[in-house]
Amino acid sequence: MTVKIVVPASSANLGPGFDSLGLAVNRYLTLEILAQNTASWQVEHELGSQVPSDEQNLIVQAALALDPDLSPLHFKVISEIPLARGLGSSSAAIVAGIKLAQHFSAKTFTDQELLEVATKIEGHPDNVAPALFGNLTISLLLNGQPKTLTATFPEIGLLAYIPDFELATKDSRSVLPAELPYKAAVRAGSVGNALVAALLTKDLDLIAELIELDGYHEPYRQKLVPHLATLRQIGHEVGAKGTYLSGAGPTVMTLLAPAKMPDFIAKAQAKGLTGEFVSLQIDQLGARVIG
Ligand SMILES: Nc1ncnc2c1ncn2[C@@H]1O[C@H](COP(=O)(O)OP(=O)(O)OP(=O)(O)O)[C@@H](O)[C@H]1O
Ligand SMILES: N[C@@H](CCO)C(=O)O
Repeated sequence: MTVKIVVPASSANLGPGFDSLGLAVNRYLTLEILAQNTASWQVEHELGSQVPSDEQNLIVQAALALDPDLSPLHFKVISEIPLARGLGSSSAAIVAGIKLAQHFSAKTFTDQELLEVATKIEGHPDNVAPALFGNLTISLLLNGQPKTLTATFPEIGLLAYIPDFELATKDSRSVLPAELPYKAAVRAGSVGNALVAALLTKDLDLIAELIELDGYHEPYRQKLVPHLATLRQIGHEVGAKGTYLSGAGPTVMTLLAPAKMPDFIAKAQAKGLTGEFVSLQIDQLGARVIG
């Protein structure tokens, strides 16, 4: 039976959970093994010429980072996750490579080892953790060592607004300050702490308030994603439970009951927003091998 590896997209930050909180959502990167022990690494994909088709592909690089002794494989990649949109395309590729290596390696690896290698490549755990483990993840990076906890997310619809332009994470991170004033840092941290408590206690009204009070990154990125304020205002009008910048953007995620989505979308389109609206659900399994 053909071996397939399925990895969910991810939506990171959730506002004040910057570089820490992340959600796995139901759009997928699927890797299908076509041949083993080939003369060289071969990657078939339709992601454009900027994505390599040999051992330079990020999936292969991640696989070899976990097990440098892995024999070359020929595989196909089909991805529903747009690149440079804030839905964890690079993290899904990294996790796919690590799961590939885990499956074909003669060695065994713990989940923590998978998380460590993935985080080292990506630089932060908030996309790779949900891509690996599913659901809502709360992660931190201490002395280069990631730690993560997994929790279930409240029952609420997710509406992603995916603009038709790219925003690479490195560009989006380049506008962030090197440091924050002490009082601003304490405030931002307390908002983030309270948001985690609201998520774990499924307090949707408190989530709605806190998820929009980030002090770490959204105020500085706002100029790159002016549609964030527009969508946030529409969310207030229709009774959404919060709107936040998905990862480094430009995608914006709104917590919204599915019945309210058509009205939300109509209002957004009336404001001239021309991107794609996608209703998403939480992926509760994370990366998995099929077959
Ligand atoms: N599905 C993929 N397969 C192989 N390489 C990928 C894939 N997705 C991303 N990459 C590699 O990772 C690099 C960064 O990708 P991308 O810009 O999508 O990620 P990002 O901006 O870090 O995050 P996000 O996708 O969440 O916005 C790309 O230049 C590409 O080389
Ligand atoms: N926490 C990261 C997520 C990147 O997907 C950022 O906001 O830059």
